[in-house]
Amino acid sequence: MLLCDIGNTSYHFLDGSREYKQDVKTFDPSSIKEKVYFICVNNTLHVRLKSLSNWIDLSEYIDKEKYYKTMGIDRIFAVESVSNGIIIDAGSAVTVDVVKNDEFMGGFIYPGIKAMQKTYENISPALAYSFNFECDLDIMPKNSQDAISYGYLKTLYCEVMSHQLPIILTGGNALEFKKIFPDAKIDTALIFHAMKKIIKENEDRLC
Ligand SMILES: Nc1ncnc2c1ncn2[C@@H]1O[C@H](COP(=O)(O)OP(=O)(O)O)[C@@H](O)[C@H]1O
Ligand SMILES: CC(C)(COP(=O)(O)O)[C@@H](O)C(=O)NCCC(=O)O
Ligand SMILES: [K+]
Repeated sequence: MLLCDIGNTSYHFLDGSREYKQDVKTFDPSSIKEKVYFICVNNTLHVRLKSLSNWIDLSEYIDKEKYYKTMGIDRIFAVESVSNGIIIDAGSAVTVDVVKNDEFMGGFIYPGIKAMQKTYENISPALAYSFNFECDLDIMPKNSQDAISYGYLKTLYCEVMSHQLPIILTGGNALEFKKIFPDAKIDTALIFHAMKKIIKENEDRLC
């Protein structure tokens, strides 16, 4: 079975147990001939996929009553995959969602690594650094790279830790964030758990 989670950077495929990614800018979805179950946050792509009959949109099968109208479908499926914890999906944006005893408590959206590094660089070339994920967030920075790294990471770190919940990390930048959340569990296939659940619950209508 072929599943796909389409974000603003990647087509994230799960083919059986094999995970792989394609760039949204270059990949041609019509090159896939087999049935593929997907969710998509990218509206332009979403319109295009409607014309491909083998691309089946799972967002139509989720009970959206528990979520707000404009909530990203990737966040909804991540929340549906977790009973208790705080989910950090580190992709084009970093989304953070809190689930307690199967109830969605709310969440927030933070700039992704690439977007935020570009923001600093656009302010001044003096801020053109990649973030240092090894920087000690308990010490006030005394160099430019750590000054922007701390500026970006400390707020997110404090907010996430304040919930005192198990941390589940997913998304293309999960490994970087694992450095500041060492106790977090990484599950790059998190969203696919809910996709499989939805397919099973609707197999009479889907297969
Ligand atoms: N194979 C990969 N393809 C694309 N981005 C990757 C890959 N591996 C890691 N990354 C990092 O992950 C980020 C994209 O995360 P991802 O979760 O794929 O994005 P989204 O869900 O927003 O489409 C990129 O900005 C890049 O830094
Ligand atoms: C915040 C997102 C862009 C994250 O998507 P991604 O990083 O996977 O590209 C996506 O969840 C989205 O389009 N959300 C809509 C706004 C909201 O969730 O409130
Ligand atoms: K994502």
